[in-house]
Amino acid sequence: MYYVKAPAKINLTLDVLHKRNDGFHEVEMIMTTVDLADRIGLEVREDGKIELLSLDRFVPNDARNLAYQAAKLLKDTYRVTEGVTITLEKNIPVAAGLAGGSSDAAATLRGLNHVWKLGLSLDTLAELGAKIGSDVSFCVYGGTALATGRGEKIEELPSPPACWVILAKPTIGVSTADVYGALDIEKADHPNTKLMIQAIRENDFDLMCETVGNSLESVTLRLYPEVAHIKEQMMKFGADTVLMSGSGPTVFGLVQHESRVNRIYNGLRGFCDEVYAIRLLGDRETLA
Ligand SMILES: C[C@@](CO)(OP(=O)(O)O)[C@H](O)COP(=O)(O)OP(=O)(O)OC[C@H]1O[C@@H](n2ccc(N)nc2=O)[C@H](O)[C@@H]1O
Ligand SMILES: Nc1ncnc2c1ncn2[C@@H]1O[C@H](COP(=O)(O)OP(=O)(O)O)[C@@H](O)[C@H]1O
Repeated sequence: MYYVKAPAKINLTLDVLHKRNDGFHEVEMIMTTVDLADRIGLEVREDGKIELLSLDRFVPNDARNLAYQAAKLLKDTYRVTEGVTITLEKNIPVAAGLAGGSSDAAATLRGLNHVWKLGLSLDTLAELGAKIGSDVSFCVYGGTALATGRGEKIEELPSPPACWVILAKPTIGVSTADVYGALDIEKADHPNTKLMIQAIRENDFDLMCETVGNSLESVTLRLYPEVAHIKEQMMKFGADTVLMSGSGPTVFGLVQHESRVNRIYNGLRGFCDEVYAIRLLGDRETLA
């Protein structure tokens, strides 16, 4: 069995610029990977079939699974005769704004490129991944990046300042399409992407904290008041900054001092089942 790691992402900034004619939105996002990952096992099979095994009751274990779709796309595009059994060990919360499914698809592309000996570049895999979903290209590279277009155009950035990340996910799943659909771009918050890039390049933690922002946040907060409650509590317990990731509902807090991490974690655990205290991964190397 060959194992590949599929880490979650958070959006340090997410600016929605305008709605396009194809129904997608033009975005500018700064994304970075965090140390919470699914694990994908790949076993080559000679009968040419693709099979997906997952014990998680929240993810489909058939052709609707994004990891399955990645294998099928790669097999069809490059006329691969071998098949694969994909074992999915899910640790990233589902429909959470953490790109779990996209990261599974990306890791499957990277892993199959290796076990099927295709010799494709990451750029080629990222281009292919965009056909599965807007976040898949970023997940192929991992690390930290500016993502533009509908999210599939990737420019690598250095690692953000090192810190702890507290993730808290309320027990609701959010549909990305519904959140984009309910967005009023004029009224939304528009973070300063350039300033966030400066904060990252200058390794300025305080500036990073001041500059986080997400155009989709107000939509999800309006639809699900419990997300606002988690934000308030996380701030009260002492996080340096707090923001919703992607279309939500997961809220992340950035924390510089380790001494505060336990207090925030334990405080949130009092009323939220899914809380994680993890680190930013930051650079691409960690994905190898
Ligand atoms: C909001 C973000 C931020 O990273 O992530 P998540 O919250 O899903 O993790 C992404 O933009 C989500 O990317 P992803 O989840 O891959 O979306 P896709 O499958 O491509 O699209 C799902 C639906 O979201 C809407 N969509 C998505 C991306 C985009 N730039 N504009 C859109 O309007 C479309 O309605 C689309 O049909
Ligand atoms: N491997 C997978 N992991 C998680 N969800 C998946 C997967 N494959 C398909 N899905 C479907 O994709 C939807 C979005 O899942 P996910 O990627 O976790 O959310 P998000 O894009 O908000 O981070 C879910 O409703 C789920 O049914």
